[in-house]
Amino acid sequence: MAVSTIYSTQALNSTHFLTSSPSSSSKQVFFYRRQTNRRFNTIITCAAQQTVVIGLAADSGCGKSTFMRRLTSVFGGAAEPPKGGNPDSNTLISDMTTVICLDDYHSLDRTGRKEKGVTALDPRANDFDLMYEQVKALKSGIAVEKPIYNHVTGLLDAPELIQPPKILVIEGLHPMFDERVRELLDFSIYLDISNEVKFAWKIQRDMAERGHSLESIKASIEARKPDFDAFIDPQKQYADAVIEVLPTQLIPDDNEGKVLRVRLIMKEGVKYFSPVYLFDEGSTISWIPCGRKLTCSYPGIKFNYQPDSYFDNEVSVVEMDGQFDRLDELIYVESHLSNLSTKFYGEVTQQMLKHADFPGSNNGTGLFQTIVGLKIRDLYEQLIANKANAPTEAAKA
Ligand SMILES: Nc1ncnc2c1ncn2[C@@H]1O[C@H](COP(=O)(O)OP(=O)(O)OP(=O)(O)O)[C@@H](O)[C@H]1O
Ligand SMILES: O=C(CO)[C@H](O)[C@H](O)COP(=O)(O)O
Repeated sequence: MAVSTIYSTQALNSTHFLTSSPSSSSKQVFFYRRQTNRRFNTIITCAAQQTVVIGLAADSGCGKSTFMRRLTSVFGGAAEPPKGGNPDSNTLISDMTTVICLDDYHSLDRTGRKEKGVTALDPRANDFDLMYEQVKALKSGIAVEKPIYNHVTGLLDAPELIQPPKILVIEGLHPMFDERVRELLDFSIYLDISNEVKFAWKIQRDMAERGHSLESIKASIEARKPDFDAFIDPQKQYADAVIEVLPTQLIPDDNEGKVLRVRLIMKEGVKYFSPVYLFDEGSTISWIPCGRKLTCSYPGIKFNYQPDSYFDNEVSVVEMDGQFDRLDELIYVESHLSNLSTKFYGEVTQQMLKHADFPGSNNGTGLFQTIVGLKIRDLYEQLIANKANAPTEAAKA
């Protein structure tokens, strides 16, 4: 597309500036990196919709991709990388959703980070100004050309065009780190995986699938820990929902990390989001569902539900410790949970059975990820309905 005359130049901040040109059918906006004057991205179209933006934060290897697959499945349709684009693109597009990986906003490539002695978790290795401008543009229905961080080569590749979707998910290390980006989120989730469990998952994946040694996995976790503690973990205080994954309490001194205690922490008072509850809203409940209606082998299953506080916020917490033997019997548990935002009886069980092969399908990680997916669908539908019903300024006048 031809670039029209620069219409206005506006200073964004110390590192970027922005120019735009008006046109009746489309709007073009360019971001430039100040140091290099390199035109970084071109915003080409202006759609008439508003995009709902969801943030998903977690450390690497903590189940973001698995969660994304569960979420996009709730909306239907398969999620695929942009057609005909960079084969190493990190983006996944389905009919309703576009998932972008915030690794694409690394401002330093692998060599650059090594030279400067910073990790990818360090804010200095990431371009939050560009992240903010692009998420803001997409939220207001404007396409962007987003950079790509190539995990295969460790380099920053040529950008890819991202059209504004109905639902934009920004997943990665820092969706809630920058206050401006945080303000753009309609809903946010943090996957809080305890060190013991993270270690077990990393070993399983990086040793089995990527050929890393136990020592190198340990060293990589240790090297990232200070930056994880400083920059990633504090984001959980801002999340509307946190899925906390801990070792089981059902097996004394368990060190296998196979049986998990998973807590779904849901903030109260979030617009369009009503927390799930067990039996009786606002009560404190402890429930062992094992028996005639739910088959449980050792060490069994235990649920807890209670109101609580989390970083000074009022929350509701549903907890599941243990694992399911038979997923088809999950309907028994589902029928005792309320406010699930399902469209029909048994939808949670159906979703779980559909993806029985995904990691965590037999425990609280899969169950709570599925439930959060359904809550996000509900939030999206309420937001859109509310927008459609809102009288326009012109109509009010
Ligand atoms: N709920 C779970 N239960 C057991 N293992 C899990 C679970 N979720 C993820 N894992 C393990 O962790 C690995 C990483 O999961 P996933 O690819 O979803 O994480 P990620 O956060 O997207 O990782 P990355 O950022 O490194 O791409 C999986 O291969 C799997 O071994
Ligand atoms: O924390 C990470 C998020 O995925 C990665 O380590 C980071 O993006 C750097 O990637 P790579 O290790 O491929 O250079």
